[in-house]
Amino acid sequence: MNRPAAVAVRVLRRPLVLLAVLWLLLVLACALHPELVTGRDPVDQDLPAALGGPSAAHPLGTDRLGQDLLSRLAYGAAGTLWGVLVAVLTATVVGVGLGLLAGYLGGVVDALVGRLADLLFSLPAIVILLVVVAVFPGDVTIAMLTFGLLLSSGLIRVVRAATRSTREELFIAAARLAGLSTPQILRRHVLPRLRGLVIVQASLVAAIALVMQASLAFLGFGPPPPEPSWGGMIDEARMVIVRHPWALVPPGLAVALTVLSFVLLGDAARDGATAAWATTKLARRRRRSGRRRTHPTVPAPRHPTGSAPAHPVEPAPAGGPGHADTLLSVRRLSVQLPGGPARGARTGTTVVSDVDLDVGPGEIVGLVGESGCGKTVTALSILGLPPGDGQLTGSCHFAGLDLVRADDRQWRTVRGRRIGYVAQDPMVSLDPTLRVGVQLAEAVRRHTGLGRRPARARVLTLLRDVGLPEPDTAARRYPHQLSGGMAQRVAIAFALAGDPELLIADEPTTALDVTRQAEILALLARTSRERRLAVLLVTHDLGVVAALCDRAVVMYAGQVVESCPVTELFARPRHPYTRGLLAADPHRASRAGRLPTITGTVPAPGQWPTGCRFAPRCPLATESCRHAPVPLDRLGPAHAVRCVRPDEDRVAA
Ligand SMILES: Nc1ncnc2c1ncn2[C@@H]1O[C@H](COP(=O)(O)OP(=O)(O)OP(=O)(O)O)[C@@H](O)[C@H]1O
Repeated sequence: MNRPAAVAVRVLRRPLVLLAVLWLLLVLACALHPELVTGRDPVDQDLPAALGGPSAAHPLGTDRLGQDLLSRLAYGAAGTLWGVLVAVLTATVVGVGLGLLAGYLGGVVDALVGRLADLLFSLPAIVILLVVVAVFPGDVTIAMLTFGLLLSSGLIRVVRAATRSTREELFIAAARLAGLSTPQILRRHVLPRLRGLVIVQASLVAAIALVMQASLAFLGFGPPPPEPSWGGMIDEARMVIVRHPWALVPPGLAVALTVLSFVLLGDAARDGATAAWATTKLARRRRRSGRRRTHPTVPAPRHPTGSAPAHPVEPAPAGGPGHADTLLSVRRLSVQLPGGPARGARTGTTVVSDVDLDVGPGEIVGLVGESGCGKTVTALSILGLPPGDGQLTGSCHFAGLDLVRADDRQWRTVRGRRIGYVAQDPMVSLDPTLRVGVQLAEAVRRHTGLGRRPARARVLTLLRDVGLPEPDTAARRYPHQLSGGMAQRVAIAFALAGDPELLIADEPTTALDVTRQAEILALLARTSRERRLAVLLVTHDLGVVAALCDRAVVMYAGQVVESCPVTELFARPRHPYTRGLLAADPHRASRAGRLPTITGTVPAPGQWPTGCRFAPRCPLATESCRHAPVPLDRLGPAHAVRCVRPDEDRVAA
């Protein structure tokens, strides 16, 4: 059985939902073919039988004109359902459309849509509707269109809020990084996430619209008699409520059961829609255990003494600040995020300042530092997507194009196509609602222009290339059905879909267990070697740097403090912070004794000292270090350090 069918069967196993579905099917059958339910004409009058109870001739009794209540109910269903459909469609199209745009685009669009929603919400619906039915008497379509519009304000708000939070999800960032346009992201990635929410809201709109429609008919604004309508029947029953209370039961029950069925079905459909991709308990457990940070057991450092090359491939290019053979050249890159360190402050906060770094073709460069030093912000800023709509200054030349000044059209040719991105947690960077193969094929087709069939073949090749032995099976899975290691391989395949020249990988092994870490690192090294792929690898792990990288760029408090070939980093680190990091590296520590640590913590952005930012934690700091900012000085063609005393060898312990 295929997945939607299996979900439908599971949902229909609930007795109440099954009853609701049967009832709604009956109402629908009445609306489409009332003659199948009753042989009587709804306007035929049988005066001798007026105000009669249920009988063989009239199973649900008659009204004061002797009209058969069953046939009036059956023939009234069409108008009732039509009104509900108009209201639901109007509210859903307007609510979802505007809510999506406001939530995704933000800014002026959000403000305008927000005001419109407030306006619609503040209008007294019943008064507006009475005016509309007075101007267009008996026109259910216009009345329900108006009502749907008024009800859309609620949908606008919930869809906007859900879109805003979905927009912050990493898989949306990944989709933008992969070069998808806004309509594609909304259609493929955001809308499916809102399915459950929209279904529930639409079912509520249906229930409210039905009640409102009946109320209008009850007030005499429904279809003119003798045309049958459920609300009109309730009005008729009201007139004879004392003499013949039974007349109220059939239409009242029909309205109540239909409202209840809409709500029950809405809930069930929501569960069904989300069940297709919702995280299973197993996947949740896997993810939780995967997130637990493990100590690195990456291949042991290849050259802690500086004797062997770091990258197990061809020799690295000359490397170093400003070398000619660069693919990516970042100069004085600063990132300012909106808001200040103090709550409500109007000024921005600089979280990364004056970063210089280079990556050559085929080179693997490690961006290292403690948590909060600015590694991720730097990586995302290179991709033009700093967190929180940050502002960039400086330059970032990639194969001749300054990415800081690139426009949307230029970004579409770069993101995903020439620069791939692998996020920290692959589970959250893959869209949970789509099968892996579908997501990959979409990326392949977009970047390469291949047709459906060749794109599918390429997907299987990519999955095989990243070490998945059964690519067919992997392609059919949803992200939550993958193990952590498989998901990271898929994420790497995703990043390679456009055959990029540069891969930016942000702690790609953090969420994995130790065995998988080593496998993924080996995969990155092999991929870089085979494709001559440049890699900027964000990591806090010097073991990974030693095993994989050609050069290292050490960051501290938003700045680069040292940049050099990995051999030099391990043989003769020049910045006290680098020395502190190396001394605190568990791979290099001797078994006996305590592991040295760097005392203190990284200062938060906005609290950086005026002079050397590391001075408060540095054992070598003197008064002169604290007076003025320290520049990044060249010590050699490939070595730069931000320290006034680079030749002293004590560690920051
Ligand atoms: N969206 C944001 N809004 C405000 N501040 C942010 C935001 N994202 C990052 N920062 C701040 O920017 C600084 C650098 O963060 P970043 O994530 O780049 O550090 P990191 O070195 O990558 O650390 P980690 O290894 O923990 O990811 C931190 O002080 C962080 O609090």
